[in-house]
Amino acid sequence: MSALLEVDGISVSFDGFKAINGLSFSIGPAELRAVIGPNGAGKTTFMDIVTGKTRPDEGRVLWGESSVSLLKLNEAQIARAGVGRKFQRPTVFEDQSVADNLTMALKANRSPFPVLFWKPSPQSRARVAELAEEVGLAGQTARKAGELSHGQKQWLEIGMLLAQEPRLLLVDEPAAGMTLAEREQTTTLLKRLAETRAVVVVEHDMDFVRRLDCKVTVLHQGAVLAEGSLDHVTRNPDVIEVYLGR
Ligand SMILES: Nc1ncnc2c1ncn2[C@@H]1O[C@H](COP(=O)(O)OP(=O)(O)OP(=O)(O)O)[C@@H](O)[C@H]1O
Repeated sequence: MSALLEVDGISVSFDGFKAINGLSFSIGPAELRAVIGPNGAGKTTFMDIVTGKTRPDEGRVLWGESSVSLLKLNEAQIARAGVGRKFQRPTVFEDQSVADNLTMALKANRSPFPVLFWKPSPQSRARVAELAEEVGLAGQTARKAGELSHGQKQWLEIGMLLAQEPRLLLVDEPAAGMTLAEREQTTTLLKRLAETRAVVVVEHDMDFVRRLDCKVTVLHQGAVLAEGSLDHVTRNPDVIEVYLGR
């Protein structure tokens, strides 16, 4: 299986400090991956590099079947190429309904010119219903987003990202602030999404990572320290040292 995203030997320094140090990482087109690591390990900077927010000083970031260099694209082009990013705090439009939020996300998927003349069509309404169903909000479409629980807002935002039909979804700490039931539903959702696309989840919560039941990449000091199942990496003496050794 060839990789969808291949990060090869990237490094980036901030004021002489190497936040990412020769990092290599790859993910397949339909794969769920958890990225863990202590504070300052470089997890956010890694996502910033993949999405074009931060440029590495060296290394390559290759995308898709024809290995396009993402380093040649700007943030908007990378998003259009199929990379979606879910930040930790949901940024939905609180005064708009769930359906309107999803409709706006569908609209944003179009080029600027048609958007001027865009009216919700039966097809787009059907797609909105489909997206709401996909993220477990089928019964909530008429509610204002501001009335949703924290977990539901996170799912709505995932639905809005899905409107862009990403091939890779980067998800930052989805479990934070969720109830146990919401976490369980989020695990199910992320696993299902990863059946047809790549999903990278950055997460501190080990119980949540265990439930994801996927390959784990441990970052430390801007590089990969260990990779494999959660049981495999948590038995690794270097990982134990990093998490517990100080
Ligand atoms: N723009 C910046 N300028 C200076 N230093 C930065 C910048 N961005 C990140 N860093 C530093 O780079 C290192 C890696 O940070 P990063 O936020 O990627 O880590 P992280 O693994 O996401 O941490 P956390 O789990 O706390 O979110 C940290 O030491 C951080 O202080």
